[in-house]
Amino acid sequence: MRPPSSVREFEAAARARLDPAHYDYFAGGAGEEVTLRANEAAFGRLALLPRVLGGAAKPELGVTLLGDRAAAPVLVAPTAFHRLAHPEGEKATARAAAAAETIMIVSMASTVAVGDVAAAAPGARLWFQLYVQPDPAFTELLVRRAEEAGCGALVVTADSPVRGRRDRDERHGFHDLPTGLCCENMRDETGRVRPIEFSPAISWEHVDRLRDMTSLPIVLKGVLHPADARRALGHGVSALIVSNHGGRQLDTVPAAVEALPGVVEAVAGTVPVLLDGGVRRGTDVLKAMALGASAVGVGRPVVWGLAADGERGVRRVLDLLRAEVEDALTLCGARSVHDLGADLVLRPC
Ligand SMILES: Cc1cc2nc3c(=O)[nH]c(=O)nc-3n(C[C@H](O)[C@H](O)[C@H](O)COP(=O)(O)O)c2cc1C
Ligand SMILES: O=C(O)C(=O)c1ccccc1
Repeated sequence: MRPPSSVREFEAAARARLDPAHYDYFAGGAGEEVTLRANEAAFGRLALLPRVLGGAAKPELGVTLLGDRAAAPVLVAPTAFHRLAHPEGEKATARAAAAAETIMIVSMASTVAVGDVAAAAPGARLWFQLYVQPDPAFTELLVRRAEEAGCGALVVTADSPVRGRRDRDERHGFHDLPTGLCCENMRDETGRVRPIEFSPAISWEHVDRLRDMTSLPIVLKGVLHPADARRALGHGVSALIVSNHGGRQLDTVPAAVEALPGVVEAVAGTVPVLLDGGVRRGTDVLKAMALGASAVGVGRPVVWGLAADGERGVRRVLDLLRAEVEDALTLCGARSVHDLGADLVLRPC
């Protein structure tokens, strides 16, 4: 059968293969799913205003983020539970990311331990995503595991003091991983798996404690308000990810790309600003970068690739997006992803 030729087709292929409860877990969002829909719709409302006669035979797509090189400005955003999508889970995803020469942010809720992900994918550039745990000693254990696995950054998720309320999961009664799967990073020293806990009182002090605990760069994920972006700069944060968690946490917050310009203006070039949420096409990547993002992350598109065809599916999703970015750059008369400015995007009034 012909392989899918767009992220959209990968989603259809994944849906056909997945248990409906698992598809809905991956696809769904919080509340009325207003923000979930807004993330994609907002990209659709932005028009590209291309330049002509300015392209290069081989446009430059590569970016360097916190010292890690990516061949294209499209990273793997952290998503939980990859073994629900494919038996090889995060190992397959990491191998595909390594082959595509991009960075994978491994979720703390991965179903393969981060050290085993690293061992399975030599050459992969991994960052580790952390939910601060109420037990500081366990948080520290997780940080050490990320360091030992060779991760290049610690991505601290700030938008989830509690879990978002997701009606699709309620409807299916989906609350736990099936027998045989677990969050492997959550084993304590005795090998027992702890549940992931949320930290409703997570604060800037937790970021300070992490800053003292590790020399890894800290990336703050889930920032939408310009004042928080500015504040993060005083807490030793090396990069920000503008994100609403793919519409899965607080519903009715703005689309990620709508929140981006305010954050970019607030940090004024002091640290890289990344974005995730609703990126499905190369043109979306260009729009985010024109508005000041240094790179973007893709969450669900990677899961769809994994569910549809394992490592090969993820590789194809990443390759498709890369090829789309390359064509869109050329069609916009740009020689490099570093040359894009806000004049490339017409914002609706
Ligand atoms: C199934 C699923 C699981 C996720 N798990 C995590 C997670 O463990 N940690 C985290 O910080 N973000 C998590 N996210 C949010 C993603 O990192 C990212 O913000 C979001 O998926 C981006 O939107 P997109 O799916 O439209 O690309 C998850 C998202 C999805 C869809
Ligand atoms: O589902 C999610 O979006 C998510 O972030 C998460 C958090 C904890 C455990 C598993 C997934």
